[in-house]
Amino acid sequence: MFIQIFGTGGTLDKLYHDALSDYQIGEPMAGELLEQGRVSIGYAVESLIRKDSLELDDADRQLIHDKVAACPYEHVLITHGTDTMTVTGACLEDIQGKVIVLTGAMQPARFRDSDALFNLGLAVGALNTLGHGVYIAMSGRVFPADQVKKNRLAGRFEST
Ligand SMILES: NC(=O)C[C@H](N)C(=O)O
Repeated sequence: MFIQIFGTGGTLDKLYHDALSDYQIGEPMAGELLEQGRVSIGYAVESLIRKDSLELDDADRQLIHDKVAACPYEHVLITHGTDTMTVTGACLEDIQGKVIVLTGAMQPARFRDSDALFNLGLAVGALNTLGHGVYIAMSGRVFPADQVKKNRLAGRFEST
């Protein structure tokens, strides 16, 4: 098994600058997290976009779609902002023959109490076990991408 990871930004990759609580989206953290998790799976990380997912537009989603569709690997992990993860998931539903898992984090991976490492582990577990399709791995659960919504108030993902 080999996992192609595409970084698209979101809070998982955010870097905060103290004084103004201003942020930038840094390089994808996924590789560092997988090293921390001591995985024995081969993987490659490619940064496609570095945006908060609220700022992703149709062209960004087309790029994500085309990169996933053209990827030679069966297993694809997308790190993505949580606010519009389901919108991007819906754009990928037509891609056949792949296990595609999207995950992200409510807190930046660079924060000590971040959920990023846990969520990434969940996503890798999902990639190991699921059949072809598009999934969202968040809140300790793996959802078909078209059967989940973010509950912003509660800060978690729930079945629709
Ligand atoms: N936790 C997050 O990732 C929220 C962020 N606004 C995003 O969707 O990119």
